Amino acid sequence: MKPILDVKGLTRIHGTECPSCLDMTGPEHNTNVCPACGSVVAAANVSFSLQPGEILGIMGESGSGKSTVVKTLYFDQAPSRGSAIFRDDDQSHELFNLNGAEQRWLRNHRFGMVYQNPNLGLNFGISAGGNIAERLLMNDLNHYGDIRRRASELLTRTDVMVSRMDESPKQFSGGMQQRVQIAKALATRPPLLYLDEVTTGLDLSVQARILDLILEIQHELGTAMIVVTHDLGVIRLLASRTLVMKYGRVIESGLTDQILEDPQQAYTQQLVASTL
Ligand SMILES: Nc1ncnc2c1ncn2[C@@H]1O[C@H](COP(=O)(O)OP(=O)(O)OP(=O)(O)O)[C@@H](O)[C@H]1O
Repeated sequence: MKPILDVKGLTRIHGTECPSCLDMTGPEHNTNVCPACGSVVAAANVSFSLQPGEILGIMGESGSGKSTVVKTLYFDQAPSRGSAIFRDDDQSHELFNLNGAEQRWLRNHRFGMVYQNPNLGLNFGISAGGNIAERLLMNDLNHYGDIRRRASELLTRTDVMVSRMDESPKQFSGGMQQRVQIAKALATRPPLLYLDEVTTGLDLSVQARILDLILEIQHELGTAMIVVTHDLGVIRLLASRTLVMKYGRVIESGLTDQILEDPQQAYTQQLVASTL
């Protein structure tokens, strides 16, 4: 089976960029800030592939570049360079060569994103059902009754009480807001979902329910996912393969079980040891 996503050499540098940026940053220099020009190397030469239906984890401490990877793939940020091929049915899209309209189409129809901060993924000015309806309307579902039925189905699927669908998600708990974000992201049945620290800051029991929901969705819908987290427990539960990032670089990658049982890099060994 061909990967649904092939990322090669993804690099994102904030600042003017100079010839030293890549040589003088990274784990061996203990910084992602270029000492010559002050640019921030958020991600450098990140490469990986993702199979249809697979969950790939991206792990690393704060500032290591995890979010940068998914933000560029979801078109929240432009990369400085690199390529990303998204295979959808029989079509291949080179994500970083698309024009704005093509990017918006993929974002609205074929990708889903769940952010750590529900403010970024939800419109608090409208109801929970309205948030889902927005996405359904983009997918040419425009009959009021059909939209309401589908929104109810999605909220039921994600364990949000349908009786609250006309309330603003602002009034919901953090866990409920995340579940509405997931319902919204799933509205278009996207083959690829990005999850950026979706359980960070939630109570452990709430986290566990959301992680279970994510696994159920993967099993039922066969959705491929990239899960960004600093939490090894999340990686252990969800991801079959994992990338470990530090100072914008991928320092270790492979099967999650192998990485957790026999980490090769000192940094990963420390991360694993700290959670034992
Ligand atoms: N707009 C920006 N301008 C300058 N630097 C930025 C900008 N956005 C991100 N960065 C820097 O890029 C680096 C990578 O950020 P990124 O958000 O990808 O890290 P992360 O691993 O996801 O961390 P966190 O979990 O804290 O979000 C960080 O050093 C961050 O400060």
